[in-house]
Amino acid sequence: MKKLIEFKNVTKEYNIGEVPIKALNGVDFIINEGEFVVVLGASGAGKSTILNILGGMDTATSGKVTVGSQDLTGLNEKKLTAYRAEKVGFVFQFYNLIPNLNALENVKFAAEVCKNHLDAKEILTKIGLKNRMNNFPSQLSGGEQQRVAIARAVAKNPSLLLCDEPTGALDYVTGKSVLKLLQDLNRETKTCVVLVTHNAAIAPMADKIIRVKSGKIESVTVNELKQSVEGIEW
Ligand SMILES: Nc1ncnc2c1ncn2[C@@H]1O[C@H](COP(=O)(O)OP(=O)(O)OP(=O)(O)O)[C@@H](O)[C@H]1O
Repeated sequence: MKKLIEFKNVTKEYNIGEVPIKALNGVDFIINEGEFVVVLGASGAGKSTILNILGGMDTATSGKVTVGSQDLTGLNEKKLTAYRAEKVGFVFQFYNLIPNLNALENVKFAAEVCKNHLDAKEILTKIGLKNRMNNFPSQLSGGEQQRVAIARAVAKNPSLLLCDEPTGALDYVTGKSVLKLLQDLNRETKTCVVLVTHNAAIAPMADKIIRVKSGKIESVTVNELKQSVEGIEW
């Protein structure tokens, strides 16, 4: 399998107050093209920091981060912004939709700045929101809003889909359907998905599980017996 992402001895320090906080302390891992990766760890372990660096929203203090042929640690602010806009789709716990745009406009607004974007209507239809395209976020349930947020991320046709606790605000059944959607999209489009969560029970749905503890990698496990989300209970 071809390598897509590499973290090499990555550190991240925050200098707030007297004592610097080492959010990441010598992190190494590799993610291959098309993989569905779950990043697990307790609160404060460094999961979001990894995701933010990978998405070009933050930069490493030292070490090297490569995505495809791009060395993110060498990019200036302008190039990092272009990387973030073109290559990365983001899904957060809170959907961050624009309240005065309907579902279709939310997806179009984000996607149409990207060169190789997909058709917003097609994606929303595929995601099961054909009849809700003209609804505003306030008229949609949490699960539907998260689907719009996923459509918005996917419509950019990104190389990488980054999800930070995407089911954190959803009930069990809705959360599970959102995970199924992400798993199906990964299977069908082969887009690499990196999903951060503290719910260790969903590890069996991943190709690879990266466990983070106190800013370090505790383990990287390749899951040979990947399961469909429907078959996992927690
Ligand atoms: N902007 C910041 N300034 C200072 N410290 C920060 C900042 N962002 C994160 N940290 C610290 O870095 C460490 C790692 O934080 P991070 O958000 O990556 O953890 P996490 O594993 O995602 O936690 P959670 O599951 O609670 O979201 C924590 O100690 C956190 O307090």
